[in-house]
Amino acid sequence: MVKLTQTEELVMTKTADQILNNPFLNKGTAFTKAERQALGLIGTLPSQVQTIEEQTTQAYAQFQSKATRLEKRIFLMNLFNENRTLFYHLMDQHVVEFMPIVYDPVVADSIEQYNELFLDPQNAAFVSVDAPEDIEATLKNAATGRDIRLVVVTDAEGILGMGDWGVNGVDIAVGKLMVYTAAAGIDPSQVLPVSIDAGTNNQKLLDDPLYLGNRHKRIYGDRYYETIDKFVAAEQKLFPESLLHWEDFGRSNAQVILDQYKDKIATFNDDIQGTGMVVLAGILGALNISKESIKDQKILSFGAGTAGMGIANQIMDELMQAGLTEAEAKQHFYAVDKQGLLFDDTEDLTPAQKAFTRQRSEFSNADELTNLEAVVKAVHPTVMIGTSTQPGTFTESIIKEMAAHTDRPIIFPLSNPTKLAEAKAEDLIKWTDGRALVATGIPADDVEYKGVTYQIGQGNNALMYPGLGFGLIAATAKVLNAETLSAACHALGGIVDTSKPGAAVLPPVSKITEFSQTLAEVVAQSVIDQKLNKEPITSAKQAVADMKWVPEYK
Ligand SMILES: NC(=O)c1ccc[n+]([C@@H]2O[C@H](COP(=O)([O-])OP(=O)(O)OC[C@H]3O[C@@H](n4cnc5c(N)ncnc54)[C@H](O)[C@@H]3O)[C@@H](O)[C@H]2O)c1
Ligand SMILES: O=C(O)C[C@H](O)C(=O)O
Ligand SMILES: [Mn+2]
Repeated sequence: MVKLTQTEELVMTKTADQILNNPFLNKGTAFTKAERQALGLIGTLPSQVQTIEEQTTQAYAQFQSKATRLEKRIFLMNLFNENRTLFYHLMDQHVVEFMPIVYDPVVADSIEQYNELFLDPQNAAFVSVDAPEDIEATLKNAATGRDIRLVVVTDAEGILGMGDWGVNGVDIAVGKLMVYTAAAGIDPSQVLPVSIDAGTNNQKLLDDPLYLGNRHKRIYGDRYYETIDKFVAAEQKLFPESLLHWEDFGRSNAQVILDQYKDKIATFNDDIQGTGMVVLAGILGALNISKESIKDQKILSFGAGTAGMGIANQIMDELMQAGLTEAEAKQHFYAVDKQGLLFDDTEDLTPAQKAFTRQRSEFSNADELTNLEAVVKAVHPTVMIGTSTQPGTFTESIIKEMAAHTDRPIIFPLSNPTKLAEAKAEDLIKWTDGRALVATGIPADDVEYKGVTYQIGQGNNALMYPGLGFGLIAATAKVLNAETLSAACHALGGIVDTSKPGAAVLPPVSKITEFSQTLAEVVAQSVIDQKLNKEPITSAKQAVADMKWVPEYK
């Protein structure tokens, strides 16, 4: 007798509706006659058998017929809910066009309208701070027996730069996972998006009769951390082979949670570490163009929160690897937040900010350094990174002042979504007469200026986390450490042809599947070199190739 695989056995025991309504199993009109016979699907579908290519062409035509980006997204999410293989087959062919729809920036609109648009929980797990006793059952039920290798969890206190969105934020976990599969090839049946519903301080949601989450203020402190701890314990117990990715937690919790678990399990925080990686990779790309050294840069972080301090720490590591002492490296940073330039005596510093403060005695006008313009005048930064959530704050006069003191200013306005960006790429190129080396958080069109086409890199952690995560999972990593992060930051070097005028500082999203694979291999190799793999692995390249899922019907 032929031995059936676990999936085949699972499928054989299901009824027609259980197969057709299961996005991991459904092939729709592509079920062959033989499959229809074997699975009890005879007569449940129109008689024509379609190929996946025919289905893809038809689905793309429907996608194109939608008038707005939000309608396009709703169509794609319905397809995703019905047939995941077909969805990813289609996305594979249109990754540049689909990324902004399924991910940032249109994911932001879907989060804001989650309650009005709700149709399907999209196989997410909804953990509630009010029912800690249900956490294990919640994860188990949502996983439906699948072999989960990757969990993206959010409590949605800091969704992009839009603040607190309660249970609505689950869409960012779903969106991040869509990018993982499209970019790196994680099997979509092996992932689990998780919402930790700790309440919300968004009064608009609390007052909305349609709001679907816990209708109370956000819980902080012991009760919150107990929920997180129970969640991590259940997650590790049920999915011991999994990687745990944290997304869009609030400033007061993100680093605390990361520090609690980073040396114990395979985990990372995307806003801290993923963003740190993409910014360092972008700076290295920019320095490749300007032929300058990182040791000669003065780095100004505008918005010294979760992402801003994650970035500073990643660059700090790089400077120390380049031979600087910690004290010397620290001299390269200027952290600016609501209070202005952060000094060691500034009130309300976060623990992460304390490592990057300056002394008032360094400046003759320290008391005046309470806004970005004054700080730029006093410091003359060569690199300026925006993670402030404050739109339009990189003004023409600030940028011109910066550009007056450096040949190739490196300027990355990274706040998302579109409406929160500190500046537009086009303006930065014009204000600096084409000298700025720019990356933006959301996709930006090429800029034509004085006969040169400037390509704008997308300084979004989506360029990094799929390859990073996939490499860690493929290598069965026990933990993620600084050495692996650093190796990953350098992995993108050489992919962009920096000799071309107007070259981007980061590789284009059109190449995301290629460079995610490179990244995954570099990450897996680093894990193996440090003997941080749980299972024996001989070849990093092979381990990555073996894990890769392709969107074809099995
Ligand atoms: N492009 C990317 O890959 C990427 C990654 C992570 C975060 N981000 C973006 O960065 C922004 C911040 O995200 P976060 O997770 O760090 O949030 P956060 O809340 O932890 O940090 C935001 C910081 O900005 C500060 N801020 C607010 N108003 C300010 C002002 N007027 N002047 C100076 N600073 C001010 C806040 O005090 C806070 O410290 C968001 O818009 C987010 O979308 C982008
Ligand atoms: O989600 C994004 O687009 C990037 C980043 O994680 C963010 O929070 O803005
Ligand atoms: Mn984020």
